[in-house]
Amino acid sequence: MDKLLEVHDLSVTYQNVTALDHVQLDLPQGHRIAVIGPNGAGKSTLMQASLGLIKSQGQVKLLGQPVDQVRQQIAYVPQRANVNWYFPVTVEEVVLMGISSKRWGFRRISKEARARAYAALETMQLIDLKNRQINQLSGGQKQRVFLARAIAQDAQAYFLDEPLAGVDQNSEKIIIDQIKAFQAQGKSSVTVHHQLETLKEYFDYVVLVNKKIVGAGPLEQVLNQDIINLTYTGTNNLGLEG
Ligand SMILES: Nc1ncnc2c1ncn2[C@@H]1O[C@H](COP(=O)(O)OP(=O)(O)OP(=O)(O)O)[C@@H](O)[C@H]1O
Repeated sequence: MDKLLEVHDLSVTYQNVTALDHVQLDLPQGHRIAVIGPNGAGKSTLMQASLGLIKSQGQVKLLGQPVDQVRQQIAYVPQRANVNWYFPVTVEEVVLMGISSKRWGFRRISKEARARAYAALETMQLIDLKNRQINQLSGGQKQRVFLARAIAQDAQAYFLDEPLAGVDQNSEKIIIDQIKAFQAQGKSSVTVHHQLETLKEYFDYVVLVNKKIVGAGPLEQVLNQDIINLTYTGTNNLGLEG
């Protein structure tokens, strides 16, 4: 099976904090993958290091290649909290910025790219808000703007860092429907997720992280209370450390 991600001996240290400790991970293509683990477990760090966005030790391949070779095929949506929402741009401009290449420049967007941006805004139910400044949006609307920008990129794989954090129910449904649509189109998604109760409904593959990979695989095979306890508390129901 073709691989989405191959991580070998990946470690990340911030000043004196070890966020990831010699991580090994292989992920297949074509799934709706959830990354779960307690606060500070290294989920965002794993995503960013896998995409070559932060300094790390170890080897990473995406879609069978070094990250720099496949950047065009990867879309990344960071945590909403890490975006400067006071930057004065409209919803439409944010989506267009995501797909304007240096060749076109921001003011010369091809017709085809503009059509893709509009289609993505329609899909995210944002077309009526396209001229609104992004700082005037709700949390769920902001998240959908960044997902629209990722959709317009027409990538092969989507990496989403906590897209459901603090969003309203309507936005949550729109975002999950899109994650399912990516899979129906033969694309892959990796989502940092915090709600254990919706895991089975939303995802079909899971990665459990706590500085190392505690478990990874098809959700039905891997997920049980023991492995959840081991990930979140460091012990299973026998009180043994894993
Ligand atoms: N830029 C940074 N500088 C210093 N320490 C950092 C930095 N980014 C993350 N850390 C630390 O690294 C560890 C892992 O952080 P990370 O954000 O990857 O975890 P997470 O699982 O995504 O957490 P959360 O669920 O709270 O978002 C934490 O201890 C965090 O405090």
